Amino acid sequence: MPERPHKKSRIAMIILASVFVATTIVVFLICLCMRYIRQRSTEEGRENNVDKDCENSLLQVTNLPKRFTYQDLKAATDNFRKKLGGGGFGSVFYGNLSDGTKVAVKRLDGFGQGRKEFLAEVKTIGSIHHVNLVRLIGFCAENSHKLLVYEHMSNGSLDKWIFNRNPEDTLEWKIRKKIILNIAKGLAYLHEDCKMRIAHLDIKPQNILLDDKFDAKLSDFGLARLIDRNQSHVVTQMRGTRGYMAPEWLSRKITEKVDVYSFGIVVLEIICGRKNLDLSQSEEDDYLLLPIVKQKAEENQLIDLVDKCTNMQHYIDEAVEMISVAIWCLHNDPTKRPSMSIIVKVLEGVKTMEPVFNYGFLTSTVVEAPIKVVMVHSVPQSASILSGPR
Ligand SMILES: Nc1ncnc2c1ncn2[C@@H]1O[C@H](COP(=O)(O)OP(=O)(O)OP(=O)(O)O)[C@@H](O)[C@H]1O
Repeated sequence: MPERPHKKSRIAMIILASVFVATTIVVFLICLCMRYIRQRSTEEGRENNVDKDCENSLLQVTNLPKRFTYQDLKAATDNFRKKLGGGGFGSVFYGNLSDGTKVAVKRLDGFGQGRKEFLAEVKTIGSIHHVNLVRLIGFCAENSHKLLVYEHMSNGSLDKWIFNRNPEDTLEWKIRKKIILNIAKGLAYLHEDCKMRIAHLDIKPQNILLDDKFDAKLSDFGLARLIDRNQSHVVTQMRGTRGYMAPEWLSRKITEKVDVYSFGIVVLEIICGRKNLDLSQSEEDDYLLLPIVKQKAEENQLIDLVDKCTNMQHYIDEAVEMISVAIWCLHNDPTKRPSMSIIVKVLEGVKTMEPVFNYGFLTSTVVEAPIKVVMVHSVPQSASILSGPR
């Protein structure tokens, strides 16, 4: 009998302890929820600020391309049904505008970082036009939705035609020559015919698009940088793609001549039918094209580099001459590289090439691209970039 009160107090103790534990758990869960909600609202606030900055920035630009609503582009792409490809900042979808124009719609997936590229793209190619630059038809900037609308290029990007191709898809010599001339003309326009010099900074086969007639146009201006005509160079954070970057990127002091270097690499890749930096090969197994080019140039055997497919072997002399043009563009010293307008004249046969006898300048160093590309005030607020010839 005396055990009874003792038992009661034990039960009370257990109840008290359970209530205490349950309360602690509830308080802990409430704290977690509050922290999550606070974090979400800070992130949303930051996102909204970035969106507002983006909107303000766009308002200051005159000459903007057409502005679409998100609904317009959802309808044009049939709810983003047919994906054409994807890059570092988003996915690209096929679409049809209400007037029947075929378009490629790039939808940015990233936040913050991608918005800077979005702005750079709208401000750079939104206000300039050239047959060898992919046309930015319009854009959409609606809250967090950021989309770019380009003319559709039915033959996709050049890399698919020069690397990993089927034998029946090899490009014939005339087309390769035309593509090289188109790229040169697009770059000459950017560098020399706009009010400000525009350096693209990411020339590579993935950023060269081909239309139904295999005319080439430069695309992807998200990393482009404007350089004043009286500036000798600009100091900028490293950006670009491994295998295409000029050696002066190491000093961060660059000019539009970094595009001339990348152009030289692309020409070599088009003629040789392989990547400069081929990571599928082992280091001993010639994973870099440049040292082979240097060796063949010194042995006077550039002929060995030409793509072995039959249609190229019929035009071997012209192909070897084109390799020499590429080598000229790859000079370690940017001031010794030709301008793109000179290259255009050489390719059109209006001017002869300066002979290059000593190939010691050819470097085989691969400049490492940054893991995350950073943009620093690449495009001024006003649309001074302006269109049209000087
Ligand atoms: N205007 C277009 N017409 C047809 N296809 C396109 C067009 N723009 C892009 N594409 C396709 O979408 C792919 C991805 O393009 P995107 O510019 O997003 O990425 P990328 O250049 O390959 O990569 P990154 O932007 O990271 O350098 C291209 O390789 C191409 O196949």
